[in-house]
Amino acid sequence: MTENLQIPLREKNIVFIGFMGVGKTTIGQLVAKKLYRDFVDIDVEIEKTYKMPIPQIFQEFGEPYFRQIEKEFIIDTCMNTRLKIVSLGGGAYLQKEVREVCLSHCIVYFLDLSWDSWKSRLPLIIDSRPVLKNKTLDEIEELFLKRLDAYSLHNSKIRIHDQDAETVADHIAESIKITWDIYQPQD
Ligand SMILES: Nc1ncnc2c1ncn2[C@@H]1O[C@H](COP(=O)(O)OP(=O)(O)O)[C@@H](O)[C@H]1O
Ligand SMILES: O=C(O)C1=C[C@@H](OP(=O)(O)O)[C@@H](O)[C@H](O)C1
Ligand SMILES: [Mg+2]
Repeated sequence: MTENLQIPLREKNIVFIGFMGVGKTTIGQLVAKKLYRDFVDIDVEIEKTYKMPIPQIFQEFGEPYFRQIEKEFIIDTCMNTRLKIVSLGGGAYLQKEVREVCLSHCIVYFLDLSWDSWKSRLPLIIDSRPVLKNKTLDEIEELFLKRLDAYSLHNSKIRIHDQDAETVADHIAESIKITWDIYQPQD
């Protein structure tokens, strides 16, 4: 899918990608507020449509089904909406069509957290991420490293050290505003 040059930069959705637990949902919400934009969390949209939490969707329909609906929701959002801040689920970007539609229609921000820092997030998410179920720490690290190839296809990367979510969101909002001013100055 080629770059969609018809969408003015300032109107492009901004999409957050990165491993589960890095803060896409939390930081996406904060950035949306700072930029006066609507926030869309793909997982939340799916849960609203299916009236059940993601782990239950995995349980009842299986992961392949979840991946298919996740892809459909993302393609629809990227193709048919503008001006939004969008947080994907951590596995969505592994699908080629998801990468293509995000890179051709949106600005893709990769939230990059080191494995060592990420381990402190594990207790916070272990009960709500079915992909982590029954995996050893080594297996999770393997998944973490394996997904970096897909995440490397982005427009911008934010390396998160140990800053709180608000600080990271401030940094991202400022960098987006600078990008807009450079590439599409307001008259
Ligand atoms: N910068 C941060 N510092 C510390 N905890 C964070 C930070 N960002 C998010 N969290 C916490 O990590 C957990 C996962 O955050 P979430 O936004 O759901 O990540 P994702 O959407 O990438 O899976 C939540 O408990 C959240 O409060
Ligand atoms: O990494 C993954 O495969 C997943 C990440 C989750 O979203 P978050 O990245 O917001 O936790 C959610 O989509 C589902 O549990 C699958
Ligand atoms: Mg999330």
